[in-house]
Amino acid sequence: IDGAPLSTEGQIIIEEKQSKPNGEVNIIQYIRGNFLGKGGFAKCYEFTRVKDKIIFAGKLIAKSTLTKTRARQKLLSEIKIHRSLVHRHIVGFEHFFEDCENVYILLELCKSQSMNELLRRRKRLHELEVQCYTVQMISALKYMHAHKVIHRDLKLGNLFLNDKMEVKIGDFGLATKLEFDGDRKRTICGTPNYIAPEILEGKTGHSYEVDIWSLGVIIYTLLIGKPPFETQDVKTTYTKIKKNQYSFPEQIKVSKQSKSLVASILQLDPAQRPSLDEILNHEFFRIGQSIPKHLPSSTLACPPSENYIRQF
Ligand SMILES: CC[C@@H]1C(=O)N(C)c2cnc(-c3ccc[nH]3)nc2N1C1CCCC1
Repeated sequence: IDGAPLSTEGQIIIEEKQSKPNGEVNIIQYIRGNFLGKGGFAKCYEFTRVKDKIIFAGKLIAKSTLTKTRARQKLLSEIKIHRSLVHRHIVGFEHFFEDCENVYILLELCKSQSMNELLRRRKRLHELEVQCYTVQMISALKYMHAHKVIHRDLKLGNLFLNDKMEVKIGDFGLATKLEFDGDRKRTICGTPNYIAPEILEGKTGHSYEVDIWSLGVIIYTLLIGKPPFETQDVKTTYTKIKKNQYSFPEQIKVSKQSKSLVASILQLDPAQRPSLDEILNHEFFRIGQSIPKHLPSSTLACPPSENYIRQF
């Protein structure tokens, strides 16, 4: 029966029907594999393209959830923005298509999942690892901002890691593209984590600086193990953000360079925050950069801290 999921040996086959200009129909088959989890409105699975066995991370969004125009516009905006970005530290956007029931988005598979899972396992990361991941994130943010795109929802769960432990920024569901230089956005939907104070104030609009703020929150979270303004309820968290109330716990040893970097970024006034280039020039990125006697020949982009000789 047309439209019913095909299955051979119990595998679910998803078919994409591409109609070509000459009227022919091109059929591309995918095998729907392991369930990866839920992401917003999407159910996520491994998708293996039958013809070349390449495996993607697929988001499957039921069209029935897209009746409200807002959800529809959000999805179209996510696709339009994400597919326009190609960068080593941005999740690869492979393809999207639809059938009678669903919309499918095929993305780069990131086998080591996200920074959420990494931090859950490791509790907190060593400064040298945070240095390494931050340089990768800044490289992606410079590219995004140069293309007038603001992500607006940078959080650990949107920082994916491939098998070489390279960071890939994903989930452009709350991203926006500025129309012209100086353009400012006023509305934001959804409940983005690590939200910048100017978005909460909602007075003067917001721009690229909201991503810089989120980067500061991410750096603090990776070093300490939990976000700086986290409380048990959202309203208290928002109050702490607006009052810039955060501190470094005594029991966790963090260098003065780390504290100074976070403090320079987490400024209430967006104009006071450093640019991405100014962040890269901070002394934090010079810790432990003396040439070690030897480093393991691991293929990881950011080798775990125990691989480094203690830099005393
Ligand atoms: C497809 C949605 C989202 C995502 O955007 N990417 C890029 C991704 C890549 N690999 C993975 C992945 C590979 C192996 C496990 N997860 N997961 C991704 N996710 C997860 C799926 C469930 C919640 C967010």
